[in-house]
Amino acid sequence: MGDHYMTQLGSAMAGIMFVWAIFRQWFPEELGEHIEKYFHKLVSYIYPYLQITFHEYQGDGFERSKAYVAIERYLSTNSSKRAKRLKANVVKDCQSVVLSMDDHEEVIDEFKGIKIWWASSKTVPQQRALFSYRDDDEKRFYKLTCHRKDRDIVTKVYLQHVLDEGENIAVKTRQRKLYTNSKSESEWGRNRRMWSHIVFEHPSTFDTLAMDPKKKKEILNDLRKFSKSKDYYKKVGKSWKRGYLLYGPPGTGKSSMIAAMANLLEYDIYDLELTSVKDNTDLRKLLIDTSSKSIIVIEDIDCSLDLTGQRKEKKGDGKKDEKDSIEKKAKGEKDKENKGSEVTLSGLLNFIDGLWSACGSERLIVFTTNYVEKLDPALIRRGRMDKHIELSYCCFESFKVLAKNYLDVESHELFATIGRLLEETNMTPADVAENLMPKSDEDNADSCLNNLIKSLEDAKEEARLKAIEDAKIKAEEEEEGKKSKENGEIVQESDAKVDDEGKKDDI
Ligand SMILES: Nc1ncnc2c1ncn2[C@@H]1O[C@H](COP(=O)(O)OP(=O)(O)OP(=O)(O)O)[C@@H](O)[C@H]1O
Ligand SMILES: [Mg+2]
Repeated sequence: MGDHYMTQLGSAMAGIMFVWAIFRQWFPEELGEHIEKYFHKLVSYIYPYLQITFHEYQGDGFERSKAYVAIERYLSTNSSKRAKRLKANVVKDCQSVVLSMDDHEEVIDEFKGIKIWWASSKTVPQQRALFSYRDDDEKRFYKLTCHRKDRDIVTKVYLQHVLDEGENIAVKTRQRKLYTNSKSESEWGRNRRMWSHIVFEHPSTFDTLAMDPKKKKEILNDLRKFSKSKDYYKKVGKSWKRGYLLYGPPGTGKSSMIAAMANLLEYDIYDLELTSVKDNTDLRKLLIDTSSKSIIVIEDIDCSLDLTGQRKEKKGDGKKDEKDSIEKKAKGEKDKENKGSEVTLSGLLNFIDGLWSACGSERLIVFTTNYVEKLDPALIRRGRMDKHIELSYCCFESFKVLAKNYLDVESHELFATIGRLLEETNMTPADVAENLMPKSDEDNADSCLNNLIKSLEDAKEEARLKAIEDAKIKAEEEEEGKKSKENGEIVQESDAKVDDEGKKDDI
């Protein structure tokens, strides 16, 4: 049976039903029922199809039906190539165009050898409602038609497949967001949200990230494995999250790497500013308010809070703490707010892997720091920060990535010199990148590479001078140290003498 015939037959049947509905009133009740019964039998004999409709708005809902939206997405990616007439919707906050089937357009989908017809259509109400919530009162719907014999597979498998696919497409095309918790005073209203956000558009990717290719590969594999390991985490009884600690000197690409991670996995980013979190309770609220498929970032964790200091104090003497807390209470509420954050180390540890951290799933927690040795070991033990990644000064391999990205050169006679200089000097990828960037229209690869060589030589000279200076200072300090030590010994000796004398006196 041709597809065309199928639809025509369908509308012919609908026509007959319509005529029947008008004439029915003139038949005696019983006869009417009889005729209807046989008519339905006849219909199912010559029209062996099943139809399912999906309306855009269900009942009184003001929200578009989820199924309708999913079907729309599914059909627009799977059928927009086949449909002849398309409708373009500009999605408001997305600034992108979504193509979908135009009204009364039909497409055929195939699933496991089964043919499924989809039609988009609308009903226009006879009378326009006086007060309409939507500007147009047309009711749109999708109609699915399939063969009766495929009923089970269509209703049980195919529809689920369509909904899942629609969901997947939504995840892929959604706009990712960058959230932050720092806010101005005026926003402390009643309905304030814990996080405010902007659209996340950072161009950094793992391709543009300059680092040792082996290390990069390892991190990429780690991330990909994580994003696919839902069942594994469930099996081993861990909540589905992973901690990364990125450390290294400023300008080595820690922030860039976080952006690259978000771009790779298509996650949202929550940039947590610890200093504007009031206390541990607020920290927990923030955590609960995050969605899955996200990266929670705490940058420069060593600077955010004096975490190590607080802990030592607690271990120290209890009396002092008690006194402190009484003083705090006396100062009153207002002062507390001005004082900034009262988040403690244990609050933060709980944030990372306490019971509450299990809400939501598929999350990365990333800390960055310039001084890894300053952090409390409890904070960065495996299980909390599962993977420690050191980003360090630019090596030759990193340089090659930068040269390719910034200048489009993959090899050059100056590369050898640069490689040697990079081994002798420490220069961050940020500085190398800056030197490689053309500063005027006349700049080309040669001049940029020469610029870099010059900077590297300068840096080397500077480092040499600094080393000499440092050595000098150290020598002086040692000298002084020796002197004071000698003095100390003398003092001690004289003390001893006094002591002896004292004893003599006693005797
Ligand atoms: N490894 C890298 N690959 C590519 N570009 C880099 C790399 N490291 C630094 N850059 C460049 O330098 C700039 C600064 O890097 P980034 O902000 O990632 O450094 P950071 O390690 O986060 O520094 P900080 O510790 O000060 O926060 C970036 O905009 C990027 O262009
Ligand atoms: Mg940074």
